[in-house]
Amino acid sequence: MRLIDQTRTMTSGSSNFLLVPIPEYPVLDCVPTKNVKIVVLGASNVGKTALIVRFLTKRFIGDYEANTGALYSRKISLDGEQVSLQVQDTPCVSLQDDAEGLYCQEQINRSIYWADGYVLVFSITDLHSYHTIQPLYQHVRRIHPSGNIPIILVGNKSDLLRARQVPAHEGEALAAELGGPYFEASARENHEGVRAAFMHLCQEVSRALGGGNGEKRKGGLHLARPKSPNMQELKRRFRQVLSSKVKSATAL
Ligand SMILES: Nc1nc2c(ncn2[C@@H]2O[C@H](COP(=O)(O)OP(=O)(O)OP(=O)(O)O)[C@@H](O)[C@H]2O)c(=O)[nH]1
Repeated sequence: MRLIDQTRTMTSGSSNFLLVPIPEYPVLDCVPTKNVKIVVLGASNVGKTALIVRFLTKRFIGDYEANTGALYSRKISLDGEQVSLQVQDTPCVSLQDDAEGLYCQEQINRSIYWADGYVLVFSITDLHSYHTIQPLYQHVRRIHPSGNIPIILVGNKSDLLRARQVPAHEGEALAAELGGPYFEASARENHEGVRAAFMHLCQEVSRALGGGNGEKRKGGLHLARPKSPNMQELKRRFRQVLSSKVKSATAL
């Protein structure tokens, strides 16, 4: 779902699903050279938006509009390095009638291609959402047939223990099969758990990118941020020059 108040997001609605991130840091500040791009995928109503919002704002809002896909952008620190993080929310995926294939909108495919890391989400209260994870992972694999795919599996809504339909050990077993860690989380009740899950993936992606940038790896679009003059510095220097001129004029 899409967050209603999106002062810091960009939405699609057009073919430009993936857009340039809104800078959340002063342009004059040091500009990170590494882009960590992650996409959050899963069935309907599992809490994809809630998890992203919880991670980025520490808040649980609870009411969201139907998701059309929003791109969130932040600067974060990883291993002491400033990194540009982009998180793509997505509309839900669903299983086809034969329960093997997946209904997946084209914009989701583009997000999967674009991303370097994957948050696969199901709800522990919804067995059906758990069953979409394996085909979803296969789908990601088809788009990225070679190499290591950094993923995490998140069983959300862990606060609803009485409504649990997926035992924790099944989440763990599935995650082990997919080659990533399993996190049980509650976007509603626990920021720390959500943060730990996302940060783990960010670290993985950052390490996989090494010193380079994911855009280069896939030969994609990389838009360099225009260099702006540092106005404070220019003003300081101007004042310096001015005062030295005044001094030399009074000395004459
Ligand atoms: N109890 C509980 N409710 C949650 C949690 N996370 C999300 N919800 C609720 O679940 C509903 C769906 O959350 P969303 O974040 O919109 O889910 P989504 O996966 O983005 O939904 P789609 O846009 O349909 O794909 C909302 O009513 C949320 O308030 C959670 O951890 N615990």
